[in-house]
Amino acid sequence: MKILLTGKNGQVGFELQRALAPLGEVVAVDMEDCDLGNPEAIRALVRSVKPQIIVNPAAYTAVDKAEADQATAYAVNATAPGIFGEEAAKLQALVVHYSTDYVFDGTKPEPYTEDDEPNPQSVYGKSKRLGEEALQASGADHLIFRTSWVFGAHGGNFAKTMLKLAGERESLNVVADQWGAPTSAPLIADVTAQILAQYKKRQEREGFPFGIYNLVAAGETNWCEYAKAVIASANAAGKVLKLGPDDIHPITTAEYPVPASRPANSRLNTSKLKSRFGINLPDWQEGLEHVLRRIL
Ligand SMILES: NC(=O)C1=CN([C@@H]2O[C@H](COP(=O)(O)OP(=O)(O)OC[C@H]3O[C@@H](n4cnc5c(N)ncnc54)[C@H](OP(=O)(O)O)[C@@H]3O)[C@@H](O)[C@H]2O)C=CC1
Ligand SMILES: Cc1cn([C@H]2C[C@H](O)[C@@H](COP(=O)(O)OP(=O)(O)O[C@H]3O[C@@H](C)C(=O)[C@@H](O)[C@H]3O)O2)c(=O)[nH]c1=O
Ligand SMILES: [Mg+2]
Repeated sequence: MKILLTGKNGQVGFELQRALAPLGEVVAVDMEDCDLGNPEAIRALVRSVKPQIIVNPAAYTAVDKAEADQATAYAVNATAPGIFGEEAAKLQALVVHYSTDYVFDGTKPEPYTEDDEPNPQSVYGKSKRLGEEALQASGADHLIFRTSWVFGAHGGNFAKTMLKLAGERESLNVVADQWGAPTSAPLIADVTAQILAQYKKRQEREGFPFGIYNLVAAGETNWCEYAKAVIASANAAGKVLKLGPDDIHPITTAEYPVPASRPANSRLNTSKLKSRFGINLPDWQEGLEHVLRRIL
């Protein structure tokens, strides 16, 4: 089994290098090996590697920057997944791709299911939605995992931003009216590997439940409570910071103006993933403790 992995130095890509290794030969690439903004470079890469599986966690993930840098965001997030799909279809290869809670507008009162209609409100969200559609239209067998609020030891994320700011400031204001599930990169990588192990063992391709799946940790929180949890854990681990959890104050989205609009409800219902693949998803706090132990 030959696997082509993109974004090997990203949060999820880094963990996938470890998690996919037992499944077969992993050819891992980064931007220097192949710029995903260049469709011909993608085609050349896939044609030379000839993988049975393409795993594509690479993406343009700078949500606010994307509002001003639309062309790059659309090239990487919207066009590239379709090119991977076209090339995979020719090889009868599977494409595993990742998407986001930001494809939704966040107005639904309950957690979003895979059947809910996307309505992205940011350039990042729109580009990721177009990428889902391009892969779906490519004719390739595919799995799309929608996740949220990703954090890992390797790469940048909100938890690391909070630790950095807590070393510099005596108080912080963080939005408390956006709800979701922080999801660890190791969890995403491990679930991907478990599902690919099932794919490898499958008897007939017709029976495999390809398609789109929500993949997030169990539980829910808001950014402010999440920030408090990060700082409480850091304190418990003996890390010296300028502020404690009580110095993190809840604010509204309107009080924190940023270029890109974020959904108020980012919660994703994971029943489909659990029932189709028999997978258990731990609480977000479990992943946080594990990752913080590695960061601190
Ligand atoms: N981060 C999050 O909170 C969330 C992420 N997701 C999705 O999950 C997936 C994984 O995200 P995550 O691991 O956090 O992302 P990261 O931003 O950590 O990593 C993305 C990787 O993509 C690479 N990349 C960016 N542009 C290009 C390009 N033009 N050519 C080649 N490689 C490129 C980056 O390379 P370099 O480092 O050199 O820039 C980086 O290694 C993505 O699809 C993302 O949309 C979904 C929900 C939440
Ligand atoms: C740094 C900071 C952020 N915030 C707010 C801004 C925003 O509403 C929220 C999260 O901030 P960030 O900009 O770090 O998060 P953001 O980049 O929006 O994170 C998103 O990334 C993309 C890639 C995804 O796919 C999403 O699932 C989600 O993880 O916290 C504060 O309120 N105070 C602060 O000091
Ligand atoms: Mg960000």
